[in-house]
Amino acid sequence: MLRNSLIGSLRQIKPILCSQSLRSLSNGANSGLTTIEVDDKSGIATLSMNLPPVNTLTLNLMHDLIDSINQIECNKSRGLILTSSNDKVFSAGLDLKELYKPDQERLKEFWTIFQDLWLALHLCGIPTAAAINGHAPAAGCIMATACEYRVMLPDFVIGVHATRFSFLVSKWMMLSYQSVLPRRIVERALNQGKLFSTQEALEVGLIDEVAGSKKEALAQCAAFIGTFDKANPIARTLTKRMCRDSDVTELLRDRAGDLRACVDYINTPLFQEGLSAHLEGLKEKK
Ligand SMILES: CCCCCCC/C=C/C(=O)SCCNC(=O)CCNC(=O)[C@H](O)C(C)(C)COP(=O)(O)OP(=O)(O)OC[C@H]1O[C@@H](n2cnc3c(N)ncnc32)[C@H](O)[C@@H]1OP(=O)(O)O
Repeated sequence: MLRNSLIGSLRQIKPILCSQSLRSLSNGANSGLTTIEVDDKSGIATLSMNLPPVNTLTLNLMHDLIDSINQIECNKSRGLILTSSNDKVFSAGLDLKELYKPDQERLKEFWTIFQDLWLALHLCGIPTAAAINGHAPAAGCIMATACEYRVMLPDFVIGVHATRFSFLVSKWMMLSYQSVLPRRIVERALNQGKLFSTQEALEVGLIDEVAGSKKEALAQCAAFIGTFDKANPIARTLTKRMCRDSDVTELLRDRAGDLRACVDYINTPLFQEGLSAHLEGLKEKK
């Protein structure tokens, strides 16, 4: 029963790509904002975000990420490592320009694809790890927490600072944070809008390891993926999805409601004013 419902849920978000032969993983259908490299020896795929300057999650980047995750999964790679081609920023989170004075139809599309991306990462059947080689604020952090393991380079920040610009997070996003950190830490950090330094993130358990370089981070992620070698892949996938079922169900049971609530909130003067000040702050820091 539970297994059927998990598989059913997955079908809703994975309608594509699995019929293709994909050992050489080209990004033909997408905008080329991601690259996939598969290590021939280990069979592990490294998925890099490549949208200068700071990998903001635009519609196109989110589309490409979902497409790439599907390709990697369908190609039966042994694992997926999410990282960035930028050596200072993993991802700056959602594209704030899409949220400021938005076109309503485009905003709906934007929020829906953000939900899709979270589901694709959260339900990815193969082992996933994030090599966080730069800053990872807000949705950058949420992508990392949707992975099963996180290795981060020193002197960067990670966290959800949404309250600083009046963002009210949905429950499914909070659950994502809470699947990695204790509830009391999540509550405090979310309310403070806290961005953790690499060292603080390690101390609270938001990340699993620190690495000295991107190369080391990728190797540490690969070593983590290797720890599943003795597990039967199908049993592992179903077990992972069972563990994540309640978080995912929170979103799947009322995606349309979440969309409505977020769109309504984004349109409020409270949010628009907070965002305007935040965007000004980004400009002024130059
Ligand atoms: C459990 C709850 C989960 C809640 C999730 C909530 C839903 C998610 C919401 C979001 O993700 S909203 C996005 C929030 N992100 C930010 O506020 C990050 C803002 N950016 C920065 O702090 C910095 O850019 C950086 C990431 C630390 C990098 O700093 P750096 O000095 O390297 O670059 P900058 O000069 O600041 O930026 C370059 C360029 O890019 C523009 N930009 C940066 N971030 C964004 C963004 N998120 N959206 C749109 N544009 C962004 C920045 O303004 C610069 O533009 P120009 O001035 O060069 O035109």
